[in-house]
Amino acid sequence: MIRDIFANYHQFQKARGGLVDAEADQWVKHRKIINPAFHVALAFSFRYNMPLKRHLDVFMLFLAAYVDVWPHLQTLSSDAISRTTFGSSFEEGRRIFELQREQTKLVVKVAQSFYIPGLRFKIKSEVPTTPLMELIAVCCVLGVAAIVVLYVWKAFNWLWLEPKKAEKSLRDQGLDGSSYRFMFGDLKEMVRMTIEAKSKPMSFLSHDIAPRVFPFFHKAVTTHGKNCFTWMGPKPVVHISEPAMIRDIFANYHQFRKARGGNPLLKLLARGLVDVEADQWVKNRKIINPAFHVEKLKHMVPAFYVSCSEMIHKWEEMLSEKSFCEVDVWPHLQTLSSDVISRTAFGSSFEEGRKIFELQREQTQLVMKAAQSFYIPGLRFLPTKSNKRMKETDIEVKALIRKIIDKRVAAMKAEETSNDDLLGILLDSNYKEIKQHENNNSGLSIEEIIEECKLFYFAGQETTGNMLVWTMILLGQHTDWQTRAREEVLHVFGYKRPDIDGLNRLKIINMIFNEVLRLYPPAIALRRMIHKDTKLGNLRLRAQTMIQLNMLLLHHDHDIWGDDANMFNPERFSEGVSKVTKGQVVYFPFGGGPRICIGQNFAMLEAKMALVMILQCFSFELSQSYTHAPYTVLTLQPQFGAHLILHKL
Ligand code: HEM
Repeated sequence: MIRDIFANYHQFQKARGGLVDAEADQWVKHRKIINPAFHVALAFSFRYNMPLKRHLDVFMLFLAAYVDVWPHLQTLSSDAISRTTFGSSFEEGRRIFELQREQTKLVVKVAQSFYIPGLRFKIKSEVPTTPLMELIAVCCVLGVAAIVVLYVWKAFNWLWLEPKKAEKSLRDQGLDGSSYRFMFGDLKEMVRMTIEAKSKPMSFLSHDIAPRVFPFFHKAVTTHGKNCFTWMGPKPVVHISEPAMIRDIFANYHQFRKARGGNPLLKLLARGLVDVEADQWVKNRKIINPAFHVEKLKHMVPAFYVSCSEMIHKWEEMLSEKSFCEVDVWPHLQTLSSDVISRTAFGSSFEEGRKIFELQREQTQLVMKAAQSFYIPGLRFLPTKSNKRMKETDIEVKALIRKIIDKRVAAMKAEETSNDDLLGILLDSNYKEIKQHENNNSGLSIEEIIEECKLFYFAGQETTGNMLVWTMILLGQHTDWQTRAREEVLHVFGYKRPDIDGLNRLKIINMIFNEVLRLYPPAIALRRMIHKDTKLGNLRLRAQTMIQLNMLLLHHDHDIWGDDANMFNPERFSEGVSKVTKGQVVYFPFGGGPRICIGQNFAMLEAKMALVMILQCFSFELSQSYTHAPYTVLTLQPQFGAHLILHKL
């Protein structure tokens, strides 16, 4: 057997970890090349006789003196190898073998201790030799192992134990919901259902849009009840539809804070007031409030008018030779709302403002594209083309806003400007706040003002554009309401330029907007997060629970709105919102409580001005090419645009 083992060296390979390492063909090659060096005939030509003789002499001497011959025999053999391997370079060879001997000692010492993979990368030419250093090394290894175990435990706790505890607690309190699935919760199902719903338009123009726009949550609420829970990764999301609870959530904004998380890239779009909490929010809101005061909005009406006139003029040009034409009004309405913000935010610096908002629009597209793909932490720091562009755009936008602010501050100091635009009012209010407290920290910094300006665009542009586009789509479908609206407009203004008093008197138009915001609210859900265990109604909620208020589902709920909940019927608002909702918090397109939308009056005034001017000049109906496909990209939008047939009146 031993013979066989030696003979079949291909099968019985050297156990790894040994000194001689090559195997199979590699071994055949090495052996063939090295063999001649060890040929018997050659051995005689080597000059090993000389060192051997010298060493034998010394050896005899030692023997005579009974000395320890072991080191001398070691030197003898390495000396012999040195001379026979390197010949005339024998001295350098000797140095190499000295180093090799030291290396052998070090390696053998390390190899004798317990083998821990990876530890060898720590080996330096001086390996710790004192017991203290060895103890430290062992402690380090144990420390690292303990940290790894701790993190594994924490991850297990976060991804499994905590969610399971939360699930049990919610079920014990009578709530039904989806069973927690490791790490992803309901995310995969949510993404799958959203992609599937988005892949086909609605078969006919129904306003029962929740199954398409909000498929996962619509199904969850239908299956588990209106108050139920789902999972956003390992976090429980409790869906609340009880009006009393919703009121509490809005009122206690210190406890029920805005839900952070998601893709941090979104912060490139909106920070400022929507993003801050607690005392910081109180301070910001106090300073920004005057910019949206009804009295101040009066001065913005002319800017609304100019922006609307430009859009109307474009449509008139399209119609110049024809009695009607098809227009996708969606991009026009988006331009209108961003133009309005440019003018009202930056007044005389409107052209620079326009440039900023063009950049912001590009930024929104880039961010939304990135945010729609699966979020991998840290990916945003990679120097990809789009990451670089987002960073450049952010820097460029901030620099442009800063320039406008600097110019404005200088003009304000020289008393050369009136402060009727959002920026002017904001700077003025900030200045008063600082002066009142005689403390710079009581006001907003320039960076904070820059963020607020960016927010005006982000919060005000898309939302108002959405409200207008759904209004035109619905009035294009329900032309009877369009006729009623036009009658009111002509009754109040004739064909004259609309003014603020007239706009405030419009009743039918108000009812129409309320109904549009009920069926197609730009923000379809609001989220909150609790940071410590909290009581809500009869529920005890654990810290880190998310709360979701499904505005879209509540706005379409048959129990609240009756059998015609999915019908367009502005008449239901004829006696005001509180009459139809019986004073309950079930209708909240602008949010509620102290954190209600600061731009609500601004948006309504702008939308009224636009609709009045459109109705004065055109009639319109839905085109055959319109495809009904509401979907959300942050806000609720028409996926394939809004194709209408416009007729000049
Ligand atoms: C139809 C148009 C609009 C709709 C439907 C709308 C909707 C909303 C909603 C639902 C919230 C509350 C979010 C939450 O509680 O989580 C909100 C907050 C806010 N909106 Fe609007 N918005 C509109 C127009 C505007 C405009 C024109 C501006 C400014 C120019 C604006 C600025 C803000 C700001 C700054 C907040 C944060 C308020 C705070 O946290 O104190 N919005 N909006």
